[in-house]
Amino acid sequence: MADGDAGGRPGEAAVTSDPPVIRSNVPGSFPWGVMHERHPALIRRVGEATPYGPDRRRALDLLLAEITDGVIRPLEGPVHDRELWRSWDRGHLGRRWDDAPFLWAESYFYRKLLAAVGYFDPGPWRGIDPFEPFKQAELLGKGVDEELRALGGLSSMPVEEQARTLVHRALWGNQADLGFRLSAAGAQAGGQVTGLLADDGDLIWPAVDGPGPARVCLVADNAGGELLPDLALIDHLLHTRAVREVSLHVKPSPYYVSDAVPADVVASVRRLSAAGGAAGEVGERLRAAMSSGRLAVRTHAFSCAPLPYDEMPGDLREEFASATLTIMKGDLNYRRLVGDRAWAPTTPFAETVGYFPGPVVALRTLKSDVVVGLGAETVAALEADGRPWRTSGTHALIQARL
Ligand SMILES: O=P(O)(O)OC[C@@]1(O)O[C@H](CO)[C@@H](O)[C@@H]1O
Repeated sequence: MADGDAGGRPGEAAVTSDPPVIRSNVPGSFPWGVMHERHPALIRRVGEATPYGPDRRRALDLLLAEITDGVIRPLEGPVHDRELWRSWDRGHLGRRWDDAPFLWAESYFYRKLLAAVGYFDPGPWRGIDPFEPFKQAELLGKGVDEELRALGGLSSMPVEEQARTLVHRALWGNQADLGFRLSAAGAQAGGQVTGLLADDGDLIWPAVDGPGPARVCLVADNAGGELLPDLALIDHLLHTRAVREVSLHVKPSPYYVSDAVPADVVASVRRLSAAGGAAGEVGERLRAAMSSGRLAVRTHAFSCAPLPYDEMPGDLREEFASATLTIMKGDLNYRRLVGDRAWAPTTPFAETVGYFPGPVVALRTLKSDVVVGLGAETVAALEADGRPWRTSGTHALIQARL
């Protein structure tokens, strides 16, 4: 199957009734806007944020030209991940960007952006995160101060309320990733519609507190304002709950603008420790947990793959299969979890994640078209309202399959 258009999940019987994958070839659609507005704006911002020399600037210009009216070109030179990308290609190289699945094209765009800025090449720009200036500005910003201060209020709450608060902070931390803020709608976002569109939040704790020592995987999304509450939640799991071990999955290399990489975990733990007070205690406990191995940071190559999780490799499958619970953060992870398809929003969540090898919960604010697991009345009310509820980041959900 070229790109899973008609189902055909690896390792499973073909599901011919699956809806079509989302592409960016409809002018005016959300994915079209990402490819034609958000990505060119991002190339410009990256060029402004770091003093790259003429070679890198030329490479950025070429990438801009390629995504504007060219076809998808292979990576050039002796790159370390050529074979990986060959294995992830589904026949899209050489085709128009807009005709590839949105998920695939977006992911490959970020890989090509890293190529343009020389992120993997020998030389001065190797390992320089092109998004670091944006991430750092956020980590040092006022919003984060507030987030850290709020941790002080937790100790006076009953444990169940602490848990609920921490889950909600981690959930809403996903609201405004930095890529999302590159679009006009995203830049203005910030409102929250407090009632969740789906709320399986109460299912989380019985799953985690069950008999036997728990191991939780948290598949992180953005750095800064999202990773800090994620870390506070992890601290709660390790310190207040009887969770033996947490695996924190972050991206092996910069991705989707603000996605967390290991350096962002280190920066966030430092930020927590430096804040003093309750946040400082969280930071110190996390540092100790990292030293002892109770908190392990993982970077699997598949975390930057342009494919849904139903195509995950065996070692990652085993990692999730052996976890008591996997917490999937954010919009992109949601798209990859349920499949980036034009699902009817009332499709049961459990139906779309049947392949997932262990208990899983998604914490996600809605910033793309994909959504499943909603009640028919909820959908009718959202549609009647007329505002772009699927992509504005104002709505959120917690969905579990245990
Ligand atoms: O995964 P995240 O950070 O929650 O969201 C990533 C995101 O902004 O990127 C895509 C568009 O670029 C959208 O699917 C989604 O809104």
